[in-house]
Amino acid sequence: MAVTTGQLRQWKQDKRPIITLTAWDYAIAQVLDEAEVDLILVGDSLAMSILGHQTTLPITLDEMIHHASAVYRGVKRALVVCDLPFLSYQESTTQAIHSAGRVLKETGVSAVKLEGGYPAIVETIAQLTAIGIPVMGHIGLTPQSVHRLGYRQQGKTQEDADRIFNEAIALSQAGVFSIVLEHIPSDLAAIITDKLPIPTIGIGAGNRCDGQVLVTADLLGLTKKQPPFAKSYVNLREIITQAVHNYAKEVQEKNFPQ
Ligand SMILES: Nc1nc(=O)c2c([nH]1)NC[C@@H]1CN(c3ccc(C(=O)N[C@@H](CCC(=O)O)C(=O)O)cc3)CN21
Ligand SMILES: CC(C)C(=O)C(=O)O
Ligand SMILES: [Mg+2]
Repeated sequence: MAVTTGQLRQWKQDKRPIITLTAWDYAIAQVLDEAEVDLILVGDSLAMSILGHQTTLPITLDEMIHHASAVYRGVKRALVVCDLPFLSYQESTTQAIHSAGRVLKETGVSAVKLEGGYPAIVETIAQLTAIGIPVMGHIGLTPQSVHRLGYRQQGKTQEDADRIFNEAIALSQAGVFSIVLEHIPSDLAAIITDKLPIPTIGIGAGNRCDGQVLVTADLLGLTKKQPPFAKSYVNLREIITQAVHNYAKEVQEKNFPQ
């Protein structure tokens, strides 16, 4: 059965953790979906982990659409969400509707994620949800603001924590179906999670969120540099290197093909 936003909300009530991972192409998406990942995010972090950029800022809406289309073709069960990239939605509500509309029309995915909880973005998100586009929020560390925030943990001072809490409430009222909480103190994430009727998905936000998300390239050990909160469950760099060496050896020794 396909996962819906309503299902995610039910899982929050049932205290059944929501398993989320990122994906960037058909093959990875198919594997994750068959492993019963609930929510698959076409994250703009692919700009860094897959395309080799220094930040997430350079990736374009056309590139995100290209990746999201491939991911969608690999998925049968999971809910698929696509990040709107830097400057494809911040200019105006009209721009956001146009970009989100293109993602839904051209890829098949069912929802978009926008970074930020400041008043203008809350207004834009309210407009998107009003016209029937499911939106996921993303607050705390928002990597598209790297030049202002760096990659430091957010919400450390009481003032900052209060602001993030209020952003979470505002986004929920604007109709988001879920919110990513990135790199904030565990206690703050727990307070937000308890207050909101919608599920929180944490990354570097402690274990009291309604679900967790990890960049799949980090989980697989494909990235050379990882955030302090990421975890690798396998070292694919090592495994791939070994396989390539085995292949090279057999070719050199004329043992492949037989
Ligand atoms: N592979 C990958 N995994 C991610 O989780 C991820 C990306 N890429 N790209 C987009 C953002 C960037 N993220 C990051 C990257 C680095 C830190 C990090 O190193 N933080 C340190 C130092 C911060 C500093 O002072 O610059 C920390 O201690 O918080 C955190 C989050 C999370 N996201
Ligand atoms: C880490 C998740 C939340 C993300 O936004 C991304 O991968 O781009
Ligand atoms: Mg992102």
